[in-house]
Amino acid sequence: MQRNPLPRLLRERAPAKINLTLHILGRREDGWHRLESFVAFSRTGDLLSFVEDQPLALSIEGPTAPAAGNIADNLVLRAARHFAESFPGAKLGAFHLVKRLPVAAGIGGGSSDAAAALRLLARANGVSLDDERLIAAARKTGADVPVCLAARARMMRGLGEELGPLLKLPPLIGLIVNPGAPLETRHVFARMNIPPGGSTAFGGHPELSSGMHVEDLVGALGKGRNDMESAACRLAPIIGDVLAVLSAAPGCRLARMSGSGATCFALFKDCKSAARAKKAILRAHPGWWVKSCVLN
Ligand SMILES: C[C@@](CO)(OP(=O)(O)O)[C@H](O)COP(=O)(O)OP(=O)(O)OC[C@H]1O[C@@H](n2ccc(N)nc2=O)[C@H](O)[C@@H]1O
Ligand SMILES: Nc1ncnc2c1ncn2[C@@H]1O[C@H](COP(=O)(O)OP(=O)(O)O)[C@@H](O)[C@H]1O
Repeated sequence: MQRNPLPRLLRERAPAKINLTLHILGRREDGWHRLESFVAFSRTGDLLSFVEDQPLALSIEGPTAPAAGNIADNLVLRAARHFAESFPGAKLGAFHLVKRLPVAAGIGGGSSDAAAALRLLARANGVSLDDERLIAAARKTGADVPVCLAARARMMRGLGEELGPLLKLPPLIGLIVNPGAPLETRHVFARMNIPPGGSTAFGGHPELSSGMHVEDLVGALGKGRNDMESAACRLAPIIGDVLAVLSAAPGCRLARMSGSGATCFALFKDCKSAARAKKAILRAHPGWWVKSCVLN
């Protein structure tokens, strides 16, 4: 008699997303904001595992699990439901999430978890990551989910659905710092107060390409901005403190907020100065979440 093989256990990392630039171009009549952002990823992140061929389920553990809200509303399950709509009859399964990233932090933890769920479901069902139905499920789950599917540096435009080619970056050595002030994305957009149909008068995005020398890349990034920074600082003034501490650290070349905040990143000239800054920041601000990273 032929026996069913044991269900497989599959694992995916859900890395933190960093908006190295975030230009808000305007607001559509339906209220959504048009943007242009250069996005990269850090290895720091959550971990999602999956046992295939089980009823759809999710369990969560980890230091930031309580902040992630109701399990039924979790973006992992939302992504899985959109996958099931796109692929009727597909194998589902039981997910387990180890949640480490700060929540409502501008680093797309929930979006990255959702994208990791879609990658796991794609692997279990032999679906390609380029499949339009998978990309549609990502879009329906959230604006940042499509860019988190490949989780590699690239430009994103529109609401996040227009993705540029994957870019090969020189090593960008940095720190990411969250001061523990959660900020909901929609509140920060609302605070920007752009009328529906309105455009912003800010300047264009710097040109970025694969294979740029690190000095040129950091120089180009320095000409960019995060247009959500001032609205986020008004809601959570501690962001100004984080940016001041990072900018003053010896060896810091660029300090900026990621996404709608409150997490900020800094790029350093080398690993040594980043490590020194990490130590000093943790000593002065033991409650802050501080991680070393190499962005790609
Ligand atoms: C701002 C960004 C930049 O990468 O990141 P985060 O700060 O959230 O990490 C993203 O655009 C966020 O993407 P994501 O977090 O997936 O947003 P969603 O859940 O789809 O939308 C949350 C809410 O933000 C507003 N929203 C979002 C994206 C956008 N382009 N325009 C908007 O106005 C909408 O009010 C929406 O209801
Ligand atoms: N897996 C998840 N991880 C984090 N937050 C989640 C998750 N699923 C749903 N959420 C909800 O999504 C919202 C945004 O969380 P998150 O993705 O961490 O924000 P951000 O993109 O600003 O870093 C939170 O209010 C949280 O309750």
